[in-house]
Amino acid sequence: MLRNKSPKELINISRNLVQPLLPHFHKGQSGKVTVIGGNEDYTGAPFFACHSAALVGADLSHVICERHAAPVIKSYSPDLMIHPYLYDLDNPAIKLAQAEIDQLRKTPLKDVITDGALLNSIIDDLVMPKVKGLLARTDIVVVGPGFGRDPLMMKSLVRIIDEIKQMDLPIILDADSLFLISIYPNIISGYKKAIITPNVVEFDRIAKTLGIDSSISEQNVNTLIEETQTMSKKLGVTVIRKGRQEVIAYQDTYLVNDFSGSSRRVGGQGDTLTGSLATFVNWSYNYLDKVWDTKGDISEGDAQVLACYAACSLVRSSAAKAFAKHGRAMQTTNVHECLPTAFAELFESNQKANI
Ligand SMILES: NC(=O)C1=CN([C@@H]2O[C@H](COP(=O)(O)OP(=O)(O)OC[C@H]3O[C@@H](n4cnc5c(N)ncnc54)[C@H](OP(=O)(O)O)[C@@H]3O)[C@@H](O)[C@H]2O)[C@@H](O)CC1
Ligand SMILES: Nc1ncnc2c1ncn2[C@@H]1O[C@H](COP(=O)(O)OP(=O)(O)OP(=O)(O)O)[C@@H](O)[C@H]1O
Repeated sequence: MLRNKSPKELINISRNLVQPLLPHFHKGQSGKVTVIGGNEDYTGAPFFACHSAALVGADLSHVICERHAAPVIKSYSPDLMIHPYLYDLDNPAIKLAQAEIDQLRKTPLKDVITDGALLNSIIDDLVMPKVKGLLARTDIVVVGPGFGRDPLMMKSLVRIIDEIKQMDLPIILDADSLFLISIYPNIISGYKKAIITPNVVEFDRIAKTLGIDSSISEQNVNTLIEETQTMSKKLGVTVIRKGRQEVIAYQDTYLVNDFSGSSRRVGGQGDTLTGSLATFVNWSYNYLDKVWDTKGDISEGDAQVLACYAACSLVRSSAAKAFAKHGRAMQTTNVHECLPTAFAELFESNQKANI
């Protein structure tokens, strides 16, 4: 159904996925999103992901982060709910001897995450009870923005992703969780409700692990599509390959997004994308569940890819607007300022999208 459609037609079809604001809906029905990420070094990334999910339309937006990052992220906005449930190896509460910590830091990360019996007991005691409680009240999860690579954090991430799969929740993986996939692809392989959003470097890293021929240099679009489809088939997940031309693929279904976007490559725009995706993809599940009087006949196979296309278009449109206004000074916060206007133009104006 999606093949050979113009960008304008795709946006017009994707309008059917936008959950309407109906008087009988209660708080939470438009989306409960949880972003898992944020450490001492990176607090902006989880904020951008969580904030964009809220700006696009999620009712409740949470972040689960490492304990030191929480007060910082909380200080950015009172609209978001920030939970300091994660621990890194520097945290005194974990009560490991210095020699054990030193040994863990020297051990290859792959061994830590596939064995890590010592860390499992810490994670069972301190991390999982609280994380499970929040996941039970969540529709969709984003993992990875600003997560870092600390061994205890990474082992916690593996346990959390396993839990998300057991709960059958949709999951979007970005940034450090893509590094995890590059060393341990089994963590996600075959999970249909997963979407990965690699940038050029992250794609190349995962491709190497999976034995896919790829290059980070500029390529023609057919090669980009072919490689992205191969990755989707090998992992059994949806792949959004970011870059000048964004390729979205699930098995044989694919779309290419070449909305112009911004000429500024400022950090954080990928985080904005993951949050926007969370809200749109959750709405696509609600569409299939007929949570409202839905229009159109978007199939299960097409809904997720179309939701991804809608979110990618929205972020690029917002970036274009922010760049037009701020030029070289453009920051990711400016992209967020433009999300509401871009959303209204693409998905809500009475005129059909003018692209
Ligand atoms: N405000 C915050 O808190 C933010 C925090 N963030 C968080 O930071 C953490 C680490 O993320 P990251 O961005 O440093 O890692 P990654 O994307 O692998 O880049 C590393 C290097 O790869 C290269 N490179 C990248 N893209 C390329 C391309 N298209 N084409 C070619 N090369 C490319 C480039 O290397 P260079 O070419 O400069 O040597 C780049 O410097 C992670 O947790 C993330 O969530 C971010 O979300 C930003 C906002
Ligand atoms: N050359 C380009 N032209 C237009 N848009 C681009 C280009 N490269 C990336 N983008 C867009 O910028 C956004 C972020 O992509 P990017 O490759 O910077 O991700 P990232 O490195 O994961 O971001 P982050 O800094 O959040 O970690 C996406 O919407 C992507 O489509």
